[in-house]
Amino acid sequence: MTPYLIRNVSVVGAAPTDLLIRDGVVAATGAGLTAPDAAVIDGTGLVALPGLVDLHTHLREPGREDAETVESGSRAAALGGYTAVCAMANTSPVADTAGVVEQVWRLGREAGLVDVQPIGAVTVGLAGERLAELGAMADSAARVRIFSDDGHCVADPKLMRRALEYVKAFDGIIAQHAEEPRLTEGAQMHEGEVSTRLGLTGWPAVAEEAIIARDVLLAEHVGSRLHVCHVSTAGSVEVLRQAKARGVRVTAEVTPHHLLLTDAKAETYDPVYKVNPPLRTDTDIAALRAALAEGVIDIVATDHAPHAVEDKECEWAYARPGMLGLETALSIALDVLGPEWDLIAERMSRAPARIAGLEGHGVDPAPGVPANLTLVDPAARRTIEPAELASRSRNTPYARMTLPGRIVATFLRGEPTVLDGKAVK
Ligand SMILES: NC(=O)N[C@@H](CC(=O)O)C(=O)O
Repeated sequence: MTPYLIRNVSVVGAAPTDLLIRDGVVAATGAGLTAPDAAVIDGTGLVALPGLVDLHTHLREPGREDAETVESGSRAAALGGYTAVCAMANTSPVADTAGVVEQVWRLGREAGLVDVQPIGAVTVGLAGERLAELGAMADSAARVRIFSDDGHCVADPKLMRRALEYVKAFDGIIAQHAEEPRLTEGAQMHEGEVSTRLGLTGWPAVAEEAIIARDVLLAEHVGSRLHVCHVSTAGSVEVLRQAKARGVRVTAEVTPHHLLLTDAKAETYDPVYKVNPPLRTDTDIAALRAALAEGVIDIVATDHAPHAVEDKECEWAYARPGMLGLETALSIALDVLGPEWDLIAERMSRAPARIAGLEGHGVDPAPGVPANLTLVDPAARRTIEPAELASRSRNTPYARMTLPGRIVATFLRGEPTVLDGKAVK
């Protein structure tokens, strides 16, 4: 294993220092380190962050390997500065058994580019009718701790209660896709002025808020852990704020796109902007940004949702919802939050690693810690060219936009997965 000496790098925004990576760990930090056997990286102007951790990634394998594989998604993640991702369960077959979660986990290990932690489905086939084998998935080699029917809401309150009760035994989490299905029948975009003008059926904010309100009460009643996926409305933020103030064990995520893009994008009728939950309004964006800064929203999660061309480049009504996220998340965070490195490290690495219980991840580079880290050039700007993305899919909403920041290198347990901005394997 080649040792790496990163010279003159700012660790999470602190004064520049040298970082020596050897045998999978950060072996030393300090000024003027020497290591004749090490490969040297000039870190001048770069920021070292703990490797990013994504709590919400769709890898599409098994089933839709034309849209993404565990390997291609892992490569996209590494290029985005990630060292761990949690893979959502809405694959085909659904990850609702020990067999499927172990398959995804094993494929992640074989790709070896990021740690892939499978999320298990809450209900069999995501059908919302009976609980999946939560215990068997928890006891499997994949050691599943987060369960989600993402893409579908666990709408039945009794089933949601049972799921929260079940996972409490091993301190598991139910990650809810908060969408009251009766309120979003036929929905195509955010319900508001733009949907009225375009004549598209609306997805009202209350469909999200009503489920979050119900679920924080259920989580409180049961004393179990709830995580709310892709929070998108100002009203949801208020429900979460109150729940957290009461001490409910709830955490929440926001996606980069919900921090930046609004429903006005639907005016283009370009389905690349169709996503679940839908892009909302400037008022929602302002509330989500404030909540993220404050900690009412705990983390940024990508909801990386690759889709094949035929599922996206069609009429709006027929297009699948979802957008790519892994390769652009850090740039969007930098754009939205500015160079607030401690906040970025907290919301994109430490907190997601803590929530998911991923040992060795989300730890700032310091002597003795596993060398899971990424080097960012905050001064660089890059124009997003969909054809250049490592994902198998092309559905980025940032095509041809120039964004701040570039991932220069990523290390997974001391091995580079990205060097000079390029994937190593
Ligand atoms: N977030 C999305 O727009 N899409 C997700 C599932 C979903 O939440 O609908 C996907 O798997 O594509």
